[in-house]
Amino acid sequence: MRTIFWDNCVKLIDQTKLPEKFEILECKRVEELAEAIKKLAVRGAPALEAAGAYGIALAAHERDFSSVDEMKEHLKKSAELLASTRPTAVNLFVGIERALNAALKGESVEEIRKLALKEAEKIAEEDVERNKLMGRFGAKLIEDGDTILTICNTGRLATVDWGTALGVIRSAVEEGKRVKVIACETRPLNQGSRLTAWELMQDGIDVTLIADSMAGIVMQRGMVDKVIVGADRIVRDAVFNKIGTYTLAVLAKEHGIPFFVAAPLTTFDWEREAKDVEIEERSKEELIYCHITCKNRLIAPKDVEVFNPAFDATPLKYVSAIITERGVVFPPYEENVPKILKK
Ligand SMILES: CSC[C@H]1O[C@H](OP(=O)(O)O)[C@H](O)[C@@H]1O
Repeated sequence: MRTIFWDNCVKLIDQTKLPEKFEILECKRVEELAEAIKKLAVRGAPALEAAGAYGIALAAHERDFSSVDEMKEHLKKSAELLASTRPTAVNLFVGIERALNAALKGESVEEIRKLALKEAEKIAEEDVERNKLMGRFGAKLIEDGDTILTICNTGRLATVDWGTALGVIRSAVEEGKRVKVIACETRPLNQGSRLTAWELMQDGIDVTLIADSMAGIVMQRGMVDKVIVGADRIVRDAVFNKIGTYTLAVLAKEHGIPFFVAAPLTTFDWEREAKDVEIEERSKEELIYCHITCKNRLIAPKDVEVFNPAFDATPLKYVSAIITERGVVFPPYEENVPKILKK
């Protein structure tokens, strides 16, 4: 079930809807795709990598051009628009840049169109392959009978297919291991309750939904064997991931529970440190309503001040291992990450 694909326009599963009401959103113009990224109709760092690349292909196909120069100028402006949508997931910028650089090598309108689309489709294919590799490497860390705590959605709906952290869980189950999942609902947009719980139930994987505030008690009661999360950007001193991840990491450390991150190599931004990264802040409406889609159900005073960061930074000292498509990286990360990036 690909979350994003090309059909003479960019088509994507609109994740702002509940799964039973999923619709395919057709983006015929880059502005429409940019809006879809901003409102998380398409979301998840690896899916954003593909979305950024398909956005360049869309820019190349969405209109006629009087010259190659005019077309290349349009692609560069489209790349800026796509890059302005969400600041934290580095994968978005990787996808945009890769497709743009491929397209700019073209010498005719038709060739530029072909190069842009070919690179976007290559990125999408690579994502599926790397998620399966990550799954196999990560499954080795999971024991038969484990209960794994997750946050947000890191499955098929956050990638082109299969998933990263959920992909590791799927692979372990495929190997015959009995695995249960405790999924944090992931306020305020509920990627955990709306998407992860649904994905796992579709796969017949045992899942229990909890409120984010319950992560402490399930660890305290010994109900959690491991925590596996995704990532939006991994820098020299921290992992950026959905808000609430840092809380889970500190709790896991306190309870001696392994805390794993599953992410493709394109999530690494090893030249930077946490202080260099912008954490996306989102709208007040996401918190003052019971859910952004229920603007008739106020759960806070309309004029209340709101702080709504979409991600947080977990220092690497809390991370037991990082699962990638080239293998599992253990500390010391300053020594071992460059080795796996260079491989
Ligand atoms: C494999 S998805 C990675 C990452 O992206 C999600 O964020 P969002 O739903 O805001 O796009 C979440 O942080 C996942 O862990």
